[in-house]
Amino acid sequence: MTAPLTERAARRAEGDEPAVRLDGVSKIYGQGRNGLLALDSISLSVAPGEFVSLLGASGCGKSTLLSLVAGLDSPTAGTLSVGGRKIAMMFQEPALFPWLTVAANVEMALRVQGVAKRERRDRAAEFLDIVHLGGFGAKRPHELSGGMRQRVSLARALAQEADVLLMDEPFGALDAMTRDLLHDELERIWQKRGLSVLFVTHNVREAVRLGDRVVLLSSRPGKVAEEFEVDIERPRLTDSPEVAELASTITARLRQEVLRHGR
Ligand SMILES: Nc1ncnc2c1ncn2[C@@H]1O[C@H](COP(=O)(O)OP(=O)(O)OP(=O)(O)O)[C@@H](O)[C@H]1O
Repeated sequence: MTAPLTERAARRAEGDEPAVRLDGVSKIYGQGRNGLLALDSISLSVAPGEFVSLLGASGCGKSTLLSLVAGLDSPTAGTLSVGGRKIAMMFQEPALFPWLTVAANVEMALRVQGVAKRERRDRAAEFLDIVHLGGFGAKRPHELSGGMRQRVSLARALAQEADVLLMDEPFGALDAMTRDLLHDELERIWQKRGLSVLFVTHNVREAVRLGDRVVLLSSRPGKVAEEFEVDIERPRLTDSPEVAELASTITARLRQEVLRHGR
C-alpha cells in the first residue's frame, strides 16, 4: 500500500533520497544561434512511490523532460539522477508489435531481461491478469479496443519490473469513459506495486485525479512555474467537486502562463 499523502510529503520534506531528481537541468536542441532552449534549469524530484503529474502548454518540453529521465537523451546542463532505478515508459500510442499476439508482446519485455521461455509464458499471463486482460493473450493488437491496447502496453511496462514509470499522455487518445476506467486501474497498480510515476498530460482534471502533486511547466523555455500538492482523499472521481475546484485553480494558472507567452 502506498503511504498516505501527508507521510509522502513529509518524507520528501525530510530529504529522503528521491527516486528521480533533476537539479538545474537544461536542454538545448541544436547548436549556436540555431540552438533551441527547450528546458531551462528545471529542478524537480519524485519521491519513491510518489505520483507526479506534469502539465504545461504544448511545446513546453514535457516529452523532452521524460526522454532525459528515461536516458534516451542527455541534458545540456545540470544533473539528473534516478539512483540506478529501472525505468519503463508508456506513450500515447501503445506501440505494440502488430504481428505478435498480446501475450508475445508482453513476453518480449521478459525476453530482453533473459527470462526463460517457460517462465515467460506464465509471467506474461500474470501481467495480463493484473490489467484484467486474462484470456486475451492469443489475440492480435488490432483485435482489441484502444483502451485494451493501452492495458497491454501497461502490462508490458510492468513486465519490465521497473521502479519508475514514465507516462507520456498515455490516455490522451481514449474516450472519457475508458480513460476513467484506466485511471482506476493505474491507481490500483501504482499503489500495489509502490511505483514512482511521472505522468505527462494536457488534461488538468486527469492530472489532479491521479497526482499526489501537479507540476506546472511554463513554456518556451520550459521552467517549473508552480507546484500544487493534491490533498484530496483517494480514490478520487474526475468529476468530484474537490477535483473540479483544484483543476479550475490550476487551469487559471496555466492560462496565465499561456497568455504570458502570447500563444
Ligand atoms: N529532437 C528535437 N530536435 C529539435 N527540437 C526539438 C526536438 N524535440 C523537441 N524539440 C523542440 O523542443 C520543444 C519542446 O518539445 P517537447 O516535445 O518536449 O514539448 P511537449 O511539451 O512535450 O509538447 P506537446 O505537449 O505538444 O507534446 C519544442 O519547441 C520542440 O519543437
